[in-house]
Amino acid sequence: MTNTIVVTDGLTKRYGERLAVDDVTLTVRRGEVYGFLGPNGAGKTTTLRMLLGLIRPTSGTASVLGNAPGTPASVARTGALVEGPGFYPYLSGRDNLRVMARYQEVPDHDVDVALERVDLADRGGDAFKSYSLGMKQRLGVASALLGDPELLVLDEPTNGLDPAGMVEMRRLVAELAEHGQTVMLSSHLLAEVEEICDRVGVIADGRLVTESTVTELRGTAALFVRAEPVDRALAVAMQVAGDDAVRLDDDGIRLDAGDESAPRLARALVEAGVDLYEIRASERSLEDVFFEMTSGPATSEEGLR
Ligand SMILES: Nc1ncnc2c1ncn2[C@@H]1O[C@H](COP(=O)(O)OP(=O)(O)OP(=O)(O)O)[C@@H](O)[C@H]1O
Repeated sequence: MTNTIVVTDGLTKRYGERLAVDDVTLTVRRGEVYGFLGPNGAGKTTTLRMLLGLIRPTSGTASVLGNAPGTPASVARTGALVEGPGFYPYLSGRDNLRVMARYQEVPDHDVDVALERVDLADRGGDAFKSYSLGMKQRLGVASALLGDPELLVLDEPTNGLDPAGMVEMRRLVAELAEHGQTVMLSSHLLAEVEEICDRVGVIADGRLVTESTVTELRGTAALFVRAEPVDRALAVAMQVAGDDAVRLDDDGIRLDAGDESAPRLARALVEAGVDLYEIRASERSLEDVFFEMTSGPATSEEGLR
């Protein structure tokens, strides 16, 4: 059994002049929750649609569960929530799923299992139009679960949800992974990806900027210094760590340097007549990392734009 569920090689999609996806090579491994992270318009949905066989790449290749996207062998083992499935508003959640189950030649029993898994068993008899956005989104995941696929592809599953709906969806994704399903989800929310994903592919302007674990993404440790006068402290820090490794933050100075540099830096600051109030190891925030990588503003609350 292969451990690689999705592999792309130089996947590219061009719409006229616009390169929506540019030479993306990524790997999703069995059993992981893979976060496909990037600002709006970065090319996430286009990539996912190519993986599902909904659109053809301009060039490059993709393999999903060992098969070409869109072939019966890959479609039957993949569940997807991309651009919200069309549900009938006056049918119940359960009946909507039954319609889909028949179309997919999946037994009705799977409908109840899927409703149970997304915690909608109690409300399965209610009309779809009476559902909250969170419930609608969970029904979408239930529809993706029909046939118990090995891979779930979820495009921005928490988009538009209120905080409680987001929490439920994140919990659901974690449960899917515990159940053994591989999940590939897209998101523009740093905090979300950090919380639920094992590995992350970061995409900006159609290009995969990096692919790694969240921990690796954070990269090397940093030092935080609070000292006065700050301009003299900054100059000393640059002498110790190099100009490019030092940044002035709102509340102090940040250096890309491990804590082994702390004693040397402290000595240099004191010898330069600087008053040192604080020196400590500080993790680089994901926001910093993404800012550097995508050169766009990012916050964990509002996500990348
Ligand atoms: N059918 C299309 N025709 C022309 N351009 C398109 C088409 N689909 C997407 N694009 C363009 O390709 C780029 C990538 O879009 P895509 O939807 O993949 O981004 P995304 O990362 O999913 O962003 P969002 O979260 O906003 O959907 C955008 O510039 C978009 O305008």
